[in-house]
Amino acid sequence: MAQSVWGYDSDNGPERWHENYPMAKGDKQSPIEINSKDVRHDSSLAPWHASYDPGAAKTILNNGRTCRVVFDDSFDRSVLRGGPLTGAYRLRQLHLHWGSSDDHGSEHVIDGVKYAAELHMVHWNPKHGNFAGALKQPDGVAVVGIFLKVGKTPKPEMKRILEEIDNIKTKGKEAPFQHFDPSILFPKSRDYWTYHGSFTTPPCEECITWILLREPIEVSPDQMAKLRSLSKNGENEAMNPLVDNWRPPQPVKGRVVRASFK
Ligand SMILES: NS(=O)(=O)c1ccc(NCc2ccco2)cc1
Ligand SMILES: [Zn+2]
Repeated sequence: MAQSVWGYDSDNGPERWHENYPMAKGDKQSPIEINSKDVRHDSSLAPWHASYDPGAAKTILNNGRTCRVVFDDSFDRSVLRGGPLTGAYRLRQLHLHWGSSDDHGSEHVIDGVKYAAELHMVHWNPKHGNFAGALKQPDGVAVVGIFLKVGKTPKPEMKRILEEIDNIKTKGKEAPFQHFDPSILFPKSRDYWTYHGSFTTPPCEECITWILLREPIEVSPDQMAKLRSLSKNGENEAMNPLVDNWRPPQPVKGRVVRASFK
């Protein structure tokens, strides 16, 4: 059975997404490589603020491409404000991208550095009615990206997500995931880069204001191993490890990346 759906394998990976998702060849695609020499410090950039309700967390699932935590976004319950944004954006889900070893896995690359993983917190602008409407708008979606690096002082809060992994090992598995405030994952520094881009997966719509945090958070080697123990396959299918679910950097095409810091 030919794999009609997109993925990260040689026959359905990033180089072929454009066949079914033409936006993948757009000129505002994500991720990108950020080179500090090309970044513009913008002193007018405001600080960003997240006010999340831990009660909004609902479930955690393995969709065969990532591990995703889903939140109640039926009203302004968990919102992101400030930074480059106008108005409050509702938190809808968070997920991760990671590598098959610690030396790669992030989607954005900073001055040539690839991190072991990258966590995305996806928010949408309720002025566009719903998520489907928001992804058709240039100011529709805001994603906070947090880099994960392997170190000796892992963030205890990552534990919560990784403890659930055993319950969602295979594609399609979902488990309750409640009373979770994702802001505990934020690093100390609020410094960020921001630029306009796209979903890093199909449909690759160019609707995202990216807010990438400069300071990575630390995870332990066995926390990374835990993430890599997820499977792309369903319960009774041949084992196919869920690793390297990252898109390589795309052409910047003249876009300017701004920094909130000097
Ligand atoms: N990696 S990411 O943060 O750019 C990202 C975030 C959200 C989606 N959602 C996928 C989607 C779009 C329309 C329906 O479902 C895809 C990718
Ligand atoms: Zn993502």
